[in-house]
Amino acid sequence: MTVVVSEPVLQSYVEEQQTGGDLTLDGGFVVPDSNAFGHSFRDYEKEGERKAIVEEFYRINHINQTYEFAKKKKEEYGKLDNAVMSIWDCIDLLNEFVDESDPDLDEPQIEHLLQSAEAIRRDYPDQDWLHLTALIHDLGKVLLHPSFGGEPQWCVVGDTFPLGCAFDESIVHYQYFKENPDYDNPLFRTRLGVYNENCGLENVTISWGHDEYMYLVMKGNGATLPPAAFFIVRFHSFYSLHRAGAYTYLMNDEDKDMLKWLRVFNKYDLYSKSKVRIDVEEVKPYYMSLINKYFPEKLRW
Ligand SMILES: O[C@H]1[C@H](O)[C@@H](O)[C@H](O)[C@@H](O)[C@H]1O
Ligand SMILES: [Fe+2]
Ligand SMILES: [Fe+2]
Repeated sequence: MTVVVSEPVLQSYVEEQQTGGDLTLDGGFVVPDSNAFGHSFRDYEKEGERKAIVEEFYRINHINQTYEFAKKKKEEYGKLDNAVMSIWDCIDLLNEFVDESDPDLDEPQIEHLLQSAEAIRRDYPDQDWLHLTALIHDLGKVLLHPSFGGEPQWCVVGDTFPLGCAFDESIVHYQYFKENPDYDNPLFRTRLGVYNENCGLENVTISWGHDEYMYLVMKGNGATLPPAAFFIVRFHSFYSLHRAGAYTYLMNDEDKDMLKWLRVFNKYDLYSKSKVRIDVEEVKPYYMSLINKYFPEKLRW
């Protein structure tokens, strides 16, 4: 299937926002000081009700995510032969899941999708593709659902990282990689591992989870969103890159361009997490119009 890309959307926005050559990344959103539990966001060391759950999640995740495993899963799920359903059917399926890797949110996923989409919509009213990207960015978590074999949380959620090269110390709970079979593999334990300098993220095997899966769903079903939307969905959990600045030597020029959009998006993905409820029925017609614009009615999953 061909992916139709609408470059002009991105281009015109970039031009508008350019001030002296730099992208204005601040859409006006005020970043809150603390999360719903009164802690700083992404504080993995802070004692609290979520700490043990999250840490255990990353222990299992870091031990089991190997280069071979990620490649195998990508091939398996890339066939998109698990279900045929609409985007909204998938949103409904996510209603029952709470993400064990998340120190900032213990609400069902539908709340997070709507919160992030509504927050970005307020600040970027004319970029409808960004609103839709926020709404769908975590739909890959549907892998947790029994109709997809009920995959365990460790291979669906959490931050992602490259495999086939050395694990970077900026990755959350890095210490647990020591038990990963790839950790001591001489082929994988160097800075570049199996990759070449600036080979492009496209060519890097990232730990398997909801990002890569949803990217495959978008691509395989011919979503007409701009390239930045594909990049955001695919790498939004790659915090060691977009937050800590690690692994930049794997990026090519196109990746560097796209990273600006990922950073815009990340602010809304992370800091919109709260206990504020959005009225689904009120906003659904708007999001349905975007889904109809950029996706086929039924998708293969
Ligand atoms: O715990 C969260 C959650 O799983 C998100 O969906 C993912 O994108 C983040 O990277 C992760 O930190
Ligand atoms: Fe996510
Ligand atoms: Fe998210």
